Amino acid sequence: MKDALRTVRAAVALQWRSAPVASATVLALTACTGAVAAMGGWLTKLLLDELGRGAQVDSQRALGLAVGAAAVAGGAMAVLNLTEYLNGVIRWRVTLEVERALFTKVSALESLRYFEEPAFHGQLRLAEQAAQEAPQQLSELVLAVIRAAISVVTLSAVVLSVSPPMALLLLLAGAVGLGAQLVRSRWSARLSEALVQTYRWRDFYHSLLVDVRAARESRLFGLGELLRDRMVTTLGRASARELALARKGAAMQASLSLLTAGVTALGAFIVVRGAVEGRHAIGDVALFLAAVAGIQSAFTGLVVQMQEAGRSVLTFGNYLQLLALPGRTAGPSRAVEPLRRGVEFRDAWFRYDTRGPWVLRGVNLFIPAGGSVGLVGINGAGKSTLVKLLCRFYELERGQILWDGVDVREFEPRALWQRMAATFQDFMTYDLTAAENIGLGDVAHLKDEARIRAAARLADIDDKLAALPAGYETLLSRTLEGEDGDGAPGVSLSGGQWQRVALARALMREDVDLWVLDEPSSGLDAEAEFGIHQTLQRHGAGRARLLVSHRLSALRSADTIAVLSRGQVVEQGTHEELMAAGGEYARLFSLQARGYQDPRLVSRTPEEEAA
Ligand SMILES: Nc1ncnc2c1ncn2[C@@H]1O[C@H](COP(=O)(O)OP(=O)(O)OP(=O)(O)O)[C@@H](O)[C@H]1O
Repeated sequence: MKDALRTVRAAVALQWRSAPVASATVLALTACTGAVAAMGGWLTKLLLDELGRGAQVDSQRALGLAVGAAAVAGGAMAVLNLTEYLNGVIRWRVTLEVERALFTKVSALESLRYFEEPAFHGQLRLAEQAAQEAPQQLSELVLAVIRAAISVVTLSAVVLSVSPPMALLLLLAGAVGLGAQLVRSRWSARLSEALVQTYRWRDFYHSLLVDVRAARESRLFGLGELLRDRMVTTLGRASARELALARKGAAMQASLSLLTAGVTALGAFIVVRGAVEGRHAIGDVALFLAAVAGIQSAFTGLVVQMQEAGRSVLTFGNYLQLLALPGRTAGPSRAVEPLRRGVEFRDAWFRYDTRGPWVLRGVNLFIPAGGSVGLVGINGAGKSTLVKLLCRFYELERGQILWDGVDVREFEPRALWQRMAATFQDFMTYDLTAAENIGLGDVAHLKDEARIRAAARLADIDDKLAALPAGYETLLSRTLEGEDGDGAPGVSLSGGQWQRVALARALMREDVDLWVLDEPSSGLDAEAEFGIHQTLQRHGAGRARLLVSHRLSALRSADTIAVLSRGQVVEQGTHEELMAAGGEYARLFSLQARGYQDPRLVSRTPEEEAA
């Protein structure tokens, strides 16, 4: 109960913070409309009583009453329209506020762990929905309560004057309806939470059906029908459960309607009999019936609002929980000094899951300031994991990563990121302009054309981008177009060209001490790869560099090469030293080198010649 109250308070506060003037106006207008029902009913009663006076009717008074009743009804309509418009304003403001708050939090989350948890994504989805709906629904509920309270109090006085037991019956029926809706809200909230992963699967299949990259495999392997069936089946499963709940709700609603109809019929019976027996005037009958209908409609309005608001409030908790996640690292944080000696992994142990296997088992590795370390190892050896740990996307379970001897946990990750540049194996391709695709590497210089082009030149992609239809302003996308729809058509780049763009993005950062390049040239042709590595060597001089590649020839010129195997650095030295040692590196290198050799070009031994 305490939690529910806290949630309600937070949702109401969210709306008031987002749209205070509109909220206050709607509140005032609603208070007016609450009184309007009774006022209209009263004017109608007076009119009917006046008309009932036969020959003594005061026609001017009757006309005045008729005009008054019509004006009240017209005024109520105008107020209703204005309220609807203001509710639209509130909804729009709350949506902006919710998106701002949620995605400020999401981008402040430093660890990548959250993004790998299905529960986090489910919660985010529920939070977005509930936070956009709950404040408005709650305030509509609050308004419905005010409206209902005013209507019920004013109209009950009327009913009470005619038949006190009837007033009690009406209130009882209303209370039963409200209780039933509370139960229904709880069912509905539980179902929303239970179905969130089902809907995420539906979205996943949907995205595969429309994504251009997925479309290639989908066509070639004939996956279209399979994916469509899975999407439809998932949707069907969700719909079946939604429908089952709707059936339960409809049955409950039907019982409540029967109850209400019974109470109305009873009321009509009492008052009509009173009129027949001469105890009530005809105006009293009309007023009584209007009051009964008014009270019932007030309760019905309340009940509808309650069902909607109840579900949203129950799921609104997800929004509050997400906002309460620890975002940026709090507590003491040291300034990250320019790197002088180097970065060191010291007995680093890591696994993605505390129940899963170790990925790093006591890694020791030193990346000297101004020097380059090549990291090699077979698939799954843990190279990219080591890179992610160096970037502090995860925390070590044991051991340390030291920046000039200082444990990196003493720094705010953000401060550390400012001293690094990186390209990742699964680098991003943004559906933005060419200039932005590179400028994002240093947002402070997002519009700095000279710097963007300098970075592009280093990555050897400047000529290509400058020659695009709108040069650097060309959109690198085949699926989006400018928001106004009249921009130049977007273009797509080749895999290797995209990789150069990603590299240029990393090279945007000039004032950095550490470069982390995870497979920066895997998509490049041999000549381009050679050129890029020459550039990296030249441009990277003075920075600590960690280079990961499967093409061992690309790492040949690194100051040292480390071989990662089964979660440990098993060999380290220069290319020559490692070749001379004849270990894992020499084996891998010879294997690759042999793959490039054409037997016709390799000189044969005299025995081979003779054979
Ligand atoms: N996000 C993750 N969650 C759980 N396990 C992961 C995750 N990322 C990687 N792994 C596991 O960690 C191990 C090391 O993966 P990693 O990507 O670091 O290897 P790698 O040496 O970079 O491989 P490759 O040469 O194929 O790129 C693998 O067994 C992989 O399954």
